[in-house]
Amino acid sequence: MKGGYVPQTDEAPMSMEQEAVIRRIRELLAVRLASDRRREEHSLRVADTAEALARTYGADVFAATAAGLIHDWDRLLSYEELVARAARYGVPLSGPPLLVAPLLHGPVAAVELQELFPELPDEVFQAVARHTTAAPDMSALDMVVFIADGIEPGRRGEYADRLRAMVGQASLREVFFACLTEALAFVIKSGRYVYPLAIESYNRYATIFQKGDS
Ligand SMILES: Nc1ncnc2c1ncn2[C@@H]1O[C@H](COP(=O)(O)OP(=O)(O)O)[C@@H](O)[C@H]1O
Repeated sequence: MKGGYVPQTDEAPMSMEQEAVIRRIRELLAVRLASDRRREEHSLRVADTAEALARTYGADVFAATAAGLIHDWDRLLSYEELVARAARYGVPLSGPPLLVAPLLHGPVAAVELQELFPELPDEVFQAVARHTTAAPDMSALDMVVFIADGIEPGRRGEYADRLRAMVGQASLREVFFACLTEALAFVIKSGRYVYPLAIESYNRYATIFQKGDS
């Protein structure tokens, strides 16, 4: 799909009810992340970026904004706490507990947020779970949130500029694959354990793009 992508810009605006839900989430987020203002600001920027991506690529703007706001809901929990909660919820660890712990805040929050925000659709919780691990079958919303986390304006560096420049020029899957590739390259270069689901996801999309079937 290289070269021929035409961005969509006619997504319906949010309803008044949806805007009220977003306001409530923002208020609760400020309390949840009160001890780390930078993390709260990052979440607000991810929500704005996800909203813009949803408009560009025709995903659900409300779901994208909500998922962006809450994606790091459990980011401030200790690794020990994340591992304990993952075990309690039946979230698979897929590796040595303390090595996979940095990724667990996505899947663990996805379980807890369902109770906190029953008014949100399930697809939002899936996107929260997958923003750290990715998945071989990413939905448009999953990709929007994953990309937004990687390219929000607070992310600095040549790679972030290059990924931002792809938006609207390349397909959503191409931008997602580029973000995943950058993230995994960084993890590998720093000698860290790579989460198996992320590798599986990479191979799935590499297979698609190598075949030229984007
Ligand atoms: N060990 C890992 N295995 C696979 N992917 C990882 C790993 N660590 C980080 N990532 C990916 O890289 C992205 C960025 O990671 P990082 O910069 O550590 O987190 P943050 O987004 O919280 O700043 C993560 O959201 C995840 O997609």
